[in-house]
Amino acid sequence: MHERGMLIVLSGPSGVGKGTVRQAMLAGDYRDFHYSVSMTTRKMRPGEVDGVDYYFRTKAEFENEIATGGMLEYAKYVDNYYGTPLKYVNETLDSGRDVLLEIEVKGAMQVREKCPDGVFIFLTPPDLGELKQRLTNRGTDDAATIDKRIKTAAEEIVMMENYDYAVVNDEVPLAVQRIERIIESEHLRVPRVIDRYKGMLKQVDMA
Ligand SMILES: Nc1nc2c(ncn2[C@@H]2O[C@H](COP(=O)(O)OP(=O)(O)O)[C@@H](O)[C@H]2O)c(=O)[nH]1
Ligand SMILES: Nc1ncnc2c1ncn2[C@@H]1O[C@H](COP(=O)(O)OP(=O)(O)O)[C@@H](O)[C@H]1O
Repeated sequence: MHERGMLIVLSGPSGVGKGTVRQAMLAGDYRDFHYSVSMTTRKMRPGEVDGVDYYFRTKAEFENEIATGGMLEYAKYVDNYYGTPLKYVNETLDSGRDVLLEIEVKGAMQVREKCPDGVFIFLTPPDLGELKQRLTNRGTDDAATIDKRIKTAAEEIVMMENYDYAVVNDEVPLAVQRIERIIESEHLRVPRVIDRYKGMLKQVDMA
């Protein structure tokens, strides 16, 4: 018998660097987790691959997944649906492996309701000016969309109080290191490991 995997939820305002930090984590040495690919109705950006960056689906297809209970969580974010397919998450956790979700705040709160054992990490920008700069530099959104995202971000930062950890994304390697330390520490929490020790004591009883 193995312990169930740990659900790690990386969230925070748009443009803070969630995608960048997630990719750095996947490319780094500490890769003891599996990334859950999200589903979305937004348009594919140049260089993105269906099934790798997202499962790109039509609105009708996405709504069908919702109706048939296929989503762990979903949110409408700036005119598009984004969500986490339930099956992959469940199967991976059941097999004893950790799962990483990279999702926005409303979705993270739905996961918090359904999976209170998860580890909820809020990625913060050093400040809102820097956030706007990053969205502008990324060059994927027009000015009106950037303004919408900044307004949403201000509302999202208030949600930090519902998380377990706040990690500032000043430098990507530092943010990655902080998150990896959190994951390592969470693995040592007594409720997570107590069964292993109970098993050990049972063996002593039998000796
Ligand atoms: N609730 C939810 N949000 C998601 C999911 N996947 C991605 N997001 C979030 O949706 C927002 C918009 O994503 P995207 O259009 O790719 O822009 P970017 O992440 O800012 O590059 C980001 O805050 C993502 O973290 C998901 O499965 N569920
Ligand atoms: N620590 C950082 N310092 C400077 N720029 C960053 C940092 N992290 C991310 N960025 C840049 O900010 C922009 C938004 O990052 P992205 O990962 O797309 O954010 P999110 O997924 O949270 O929306 C990108 O252009 C990215 O290269």
